[in-house]
Amino acid sequence: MQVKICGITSIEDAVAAVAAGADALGLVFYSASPRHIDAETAATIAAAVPPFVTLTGLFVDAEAAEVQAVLEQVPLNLLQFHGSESADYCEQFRRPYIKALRMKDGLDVLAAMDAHPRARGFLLDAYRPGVPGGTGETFDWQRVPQLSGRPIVLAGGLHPDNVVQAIAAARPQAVDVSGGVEAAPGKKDPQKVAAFIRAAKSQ
Ligand SMILES: O=C(O)c1ccccc1NCC(=O)[C@H](O)[C@H](O)COP(=O)(O)O
Repeated sequence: MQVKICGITSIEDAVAAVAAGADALGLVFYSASPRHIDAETAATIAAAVPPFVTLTGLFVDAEAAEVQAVLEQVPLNLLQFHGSESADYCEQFRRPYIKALRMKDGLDVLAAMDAHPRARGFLLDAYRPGVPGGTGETFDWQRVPQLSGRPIVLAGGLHPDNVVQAIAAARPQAVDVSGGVEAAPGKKDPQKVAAFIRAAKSQ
């Protein structure tokens, strides 16, 4: 099982997550998030990340110029679009990207995936009106499609004590966590990070 630790805000947290076995790290460039970092900070974190760890930049309905400006400063491997971005918007940056889908009641997940034929995968997250992500809430894992043929990253309210059950129910390719491994908003707890990765990778 691959694990992405999202909302990394410091070199210390990045190094601890990588040492614990994280496959990917998420940097949040959404200014309303308590995990938001600027491009300068992101560049210093990026310099501390070893090769073969996927450095992911997360944006929510950002101006294209803002994404471009970050890309000029930070060597991101993957973009994560967490708002209502179209495929044309996501593809203009010519970088691999994943699209977050917030699992609102009634969402046609397969149709939402079809709208992004070139996305490398889909991060399925809980839906809370007015909050684009990092809610700490789960959704019904039975809603994760099993036959989409597209890579799925399960997110939303995961923590060390529910990730095994979540993987068994949703059978994703990867899991993503933010609040469930924090000591405080924007600060990871290295013990929780290690426990989460250990549990996820036991599956
Ligand atoms: O983490 C945030 O603050 C955030 C804010 C706005 C959009 C997305 C955000 N996080 C995206 C992630 O990939 C989170 O890991 C995902 O939403 C799950 O968060 P959590 O329920 O806290 O594990």
